Amino acid sequence: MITNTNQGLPPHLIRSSYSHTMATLPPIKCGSLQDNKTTRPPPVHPNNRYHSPHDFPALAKVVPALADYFLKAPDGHLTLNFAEPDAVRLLNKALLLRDYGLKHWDIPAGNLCPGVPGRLDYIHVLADLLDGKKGKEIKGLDVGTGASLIYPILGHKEFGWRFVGTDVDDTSLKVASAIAKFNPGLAKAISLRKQPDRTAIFNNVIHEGETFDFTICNPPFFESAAAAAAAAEKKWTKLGKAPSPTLNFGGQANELWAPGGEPDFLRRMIRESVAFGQQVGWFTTLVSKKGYLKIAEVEFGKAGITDYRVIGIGQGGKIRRVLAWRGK
Ligand SMILES: C[S@@+](CC[C@H](N)C(=O)[O-])C[C@H]1O[C@@H](n2cnc3c(N)ncnc32)[C@H](O)[C@@H]1O
Repeated sequence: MITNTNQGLPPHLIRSSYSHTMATLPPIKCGSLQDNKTTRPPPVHPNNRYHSPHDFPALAKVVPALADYFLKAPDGHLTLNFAEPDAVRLLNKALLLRDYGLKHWDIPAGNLCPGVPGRLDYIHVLADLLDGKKGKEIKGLDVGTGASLIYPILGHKEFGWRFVGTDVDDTSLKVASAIAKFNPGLAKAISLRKQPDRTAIFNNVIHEGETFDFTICNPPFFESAAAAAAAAEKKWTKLGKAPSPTLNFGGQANELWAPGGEPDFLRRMIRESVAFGQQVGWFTTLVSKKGYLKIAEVEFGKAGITDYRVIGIGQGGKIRRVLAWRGK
């Protein structure tokens, strides 16, 4: 039913145009945010193009440096040394160049490196929420787009969506902007906005009267820069690498923290979403821990938000959760 609250919205944002059914991926549970083992999601979204193991020699033809990280698995098959962050960065680069036709993509060594297949699952979950709608009239807001610009790239290349990407980090915005600039088509479809306040999510970056079909977010999870730096350092030390400016601990640590960590980020996002309920179709975010769903449920209760759901992503044998809700 089209209600008065839809007045003034562009047709594609009118509430009644959204389906409540999940086309391909079962929600973990709607209406109550407890994980339910009986609706365990499939390991990869059915529409994800990366179902088969990667052909590493073919990818090394695109990015030759990838061959430096080839490993023979105990059963003799060729794999990649995934423990090396640089191997993952080069693999992503090869996938983005070969499969998405990018001319240029790179991020500083040591910066948060997105796994393309996993990030793509979230994009397909969004496509399900939007009933598979494609094209430039669909517009998303990527909160914390990072240096990699990964969600806008995948969303635009897979579905032709337009994006506004936000970030608090100047270096990330600079790198993301260079990626967009060097790839024909991306700069037209993606614009970047600096979030000047680390404690704000939608305030400052959603303009008056502006509408988005969805928001997407892989939130920062540490509660302080020091905690993020310590975790990054531990990881690198485990790999036998000493801290060095080229490994850019600071860069990664800066990407991974928010005041109060992920729980407070989630609380702030839900609280702020109330004021933008008429400007955004679906608010969504990744939730790293099952326990955080309870936090969301409490916030939804306080805000009077009743239309929400959790959608499972089963990437890499681990359950991840996309939390999605709509304003009143
Ligand atoms: C976990 S990273 C995700 C980066 C990228 N989207 C990805 O999935 O690889 C979180 C990002 O959020 C940014 N960030 C932190 N607080 C933010 C805020 N209040 N608004 C926008 N971005 C923020 C960080 O700088 C970082 O780039």
